[in-house]
Amino acid sequence: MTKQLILASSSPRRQELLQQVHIPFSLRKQNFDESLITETDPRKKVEQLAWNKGKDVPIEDGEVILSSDTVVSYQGQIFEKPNSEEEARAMMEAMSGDVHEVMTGVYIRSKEKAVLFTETTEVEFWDINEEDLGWYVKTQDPYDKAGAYGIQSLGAMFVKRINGDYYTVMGLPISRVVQELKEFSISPVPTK
Ligand SMILES: Cc1cn([C@H]2C[C@H](O)[C@@H](COP(=O)(O)OP(=O)(O)OP(=O)(O)O)O2)c(=O)[nH]c1=O
Repeated sequence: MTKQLILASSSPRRQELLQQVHIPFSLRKQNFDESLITETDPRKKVEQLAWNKGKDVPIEDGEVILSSDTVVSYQGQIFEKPNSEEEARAMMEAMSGDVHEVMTGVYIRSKEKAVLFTETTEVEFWDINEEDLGWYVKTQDPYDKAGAYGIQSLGAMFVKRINGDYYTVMGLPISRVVQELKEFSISPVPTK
């Protein structure tokens, strides 16, 4: 039976990354309330969130559901999406000139089986000066992103180096996802 991938995510980045590797998918809404997860260990938290976002999404025979979550972890603190300019500023000030981790958890399930995994990438920031920080937090870039920056957008200017998969930072470790989806009989579609 042909398998059909269902993405349970409203993140435009996750949609773009599946398109980039030619994996067809359709979207299905998930409405999990992320504030219900109070776990303080970043890896456990990201896995609980990925799992909860996918576990109750309705599934039919032949369907494979993918859900995901991204958090930034810095010195024992977890940075999710900032709710205000002040929060965005505090996160970026904390991470300035230092190394933090970005973790993306992914949950893939069919009617027969499921897999849950996390990829981690280290990101080092340059020292961020007050002038750059002041105008950056007034742009839209920080506000729909864990840790208050987008490595794929304006936030790239703060990144000195990374160690790990770039796409983990962007919200979906796409090469690992392609590997794992093969176990669910889903592969990139060859182009003509
Ligand atoms: C650090 C970083 C995060 N992000 C994004 C990826 C995720 O979309 C977002 C973290 O929020 P998430 O809660 O992981 O995901 P989401 O709310 O965007 O989508 P959904 O729950 O429906 O799947 O931060 C970037 O786009 N670039 C970056 O550099």
